[in-house]
Amino acid sequence: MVPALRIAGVTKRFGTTRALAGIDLEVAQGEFFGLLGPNGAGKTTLISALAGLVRPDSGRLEVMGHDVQADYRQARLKLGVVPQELVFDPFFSVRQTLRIQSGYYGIRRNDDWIDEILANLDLAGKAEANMRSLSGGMKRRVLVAQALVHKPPVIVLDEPTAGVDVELRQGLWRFIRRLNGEGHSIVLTTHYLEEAETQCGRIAMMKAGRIVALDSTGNLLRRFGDGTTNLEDAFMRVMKEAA
Ligand SMILES: Nc1ncnc2c1ncn2[C@@H]1O[C@H](COP(=O)(O)OP(=O)(O)OP(=O)(O)O)[C@@H](O)[C@H]1O
Repeated sequence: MVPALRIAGVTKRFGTTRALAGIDLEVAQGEFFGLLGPNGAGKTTLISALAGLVRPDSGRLEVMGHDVQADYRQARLKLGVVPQELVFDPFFSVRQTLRIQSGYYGIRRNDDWIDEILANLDLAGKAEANMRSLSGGMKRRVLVAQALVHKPPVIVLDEPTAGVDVELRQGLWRFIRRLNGEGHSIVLTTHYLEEAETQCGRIAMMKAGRIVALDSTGNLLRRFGDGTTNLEDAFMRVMKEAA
């Protein structure tokens, strides 16, 4: 079985900043994988490279066996990215936004799936609402919906719960776990480490463009803890030791 993601020797500089300093990583199909790191560690750059939005200086990235540069269309079809930044066209309704997004992937009649996504993200009542009338948390959920319109086998969530209230966060996790249970591979970045601890089976910790720890969540807790440690403590220790 091809891995969901294969990343080999990826480097990227922005001027004098080394955003990615040689990343090697494989994520298997069906994994719920966490990508953690402090601000500026390179997580978003890596995700952008996977989505073909940032061209690496060297190395290869594949999504479900498709090279993100040589086989861009197939790689892009296999990937759904929930971006960190809230960017929308304010003139469209939620449903129009999702139809337009479906159109980008060549999918025409997608309303059954759109309705299912909206129901699961507790947005059904907002389907006809204008994007600019939504709260920040609702907009973030529309970003999640946008990433799912083409049922991608690999879903990357870049801080999906920032600004989302507790109840909806739980609903969001239920839906993401369901998708994971149905075989979708999930890659999550978050600064809420208790979320990563609960959701992720395996975790990579990044610092200054490098992976400084990579293991199952249980092993990371055992390796860096005394039995009472949580992921936040383990993370702090990894970061200190990698200094
Ligand atoms: N377009 C860009 N131009 C110049 N520098 C950039 C650009 N994008 C990212 N960087 C730099 O690359 C480094 C990695 O940034 P990146 O956004 O990937 O980090 P991150 O781990 O996603 O951080 P955060 O947790 O804050 O989202 C940072 O030093 C950042 O300033």
